[in-house]
Amino acid sequence: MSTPTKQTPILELHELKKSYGEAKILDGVTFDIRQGEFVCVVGPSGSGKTTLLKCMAGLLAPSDGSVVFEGQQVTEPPAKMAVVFQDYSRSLLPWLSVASNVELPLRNKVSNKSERAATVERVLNSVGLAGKGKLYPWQMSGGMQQRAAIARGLAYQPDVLLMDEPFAAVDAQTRIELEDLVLRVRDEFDTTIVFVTHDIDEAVYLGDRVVVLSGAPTTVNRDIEVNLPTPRDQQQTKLLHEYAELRAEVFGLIQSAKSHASI
Ligand SMILES: Nc1ncnc2c1ncn2[C@@H]1O[C@H](COP(=O)(O)OP(=O)(O)OP(=O)(O)O)[C@@H](O)[C@H]1O
Repeated sequence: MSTPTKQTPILELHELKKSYGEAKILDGVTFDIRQGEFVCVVGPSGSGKTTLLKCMAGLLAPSDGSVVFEGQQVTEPPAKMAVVFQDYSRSLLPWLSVASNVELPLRNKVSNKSERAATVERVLNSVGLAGKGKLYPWQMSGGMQQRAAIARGLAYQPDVLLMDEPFAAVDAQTRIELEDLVLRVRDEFDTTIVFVTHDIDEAVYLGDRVVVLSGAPTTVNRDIEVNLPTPRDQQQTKLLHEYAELRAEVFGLIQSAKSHASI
């Protein structure tokens, strides 16, 4: 078997379609995600970004087309994929400490307790929650809870981390910190990330690529390579002329998609 390279698609969407009753939402979405890429997905409200992510995660069956992950068609949530949702308050179990929340998905996977504890400690350190494992979610700020949810996803050691508007519910300063955190953990864990957002600045700042969806019935409107220098920097990157151009391009595409959407 050949060794996967950075060019190997890890996730492939082929003509993905999804309708809810009569409402056609996804209407043939096709794109690949390569190993190690950070791909942001943007589109007008209601274009089916969450629907698309749920289909990728095996949480929702497409009406037609397919999702292929590491060469296998996705028909249920794959073990090597993790999902982080926007609503951290519902994704962590309030009766468990943060360390126990992070450890939970490992219980069936790693039988050795001290190995599990070491993984929990490592991921909590990586997301800036060193020493906070004994706290309960309700004793933490929103930003800290979302860090814990990210740590839980990482503890799984996923090959792909899917994130659905993960920072939409936190304040602007925390959002900036979490954006840089997610770039850092992507490098540290060498994880492929698919990041759904409605925020154009966030998509261009974070992404190696930005996939812009049309309005429903939805297809891929444009697939844009982001060749901004790395590591990204919240101030320097956003001052670049190329950043402003990309931002304007994505903004224009979304505005025009909004005006053509039929739903
Ligand atoms: N389970 C469902 N049953 C029926 N309709 C649904 C269901 N889930 C989503 N929809 C509809 O499908 C469309 C796409 O929803 P989805 O949440 O995927 O879009 P989105 O692009 O993520 O939206 P937003 O940007 O507002 O978060 C919307 O019109 C929504 O009302």
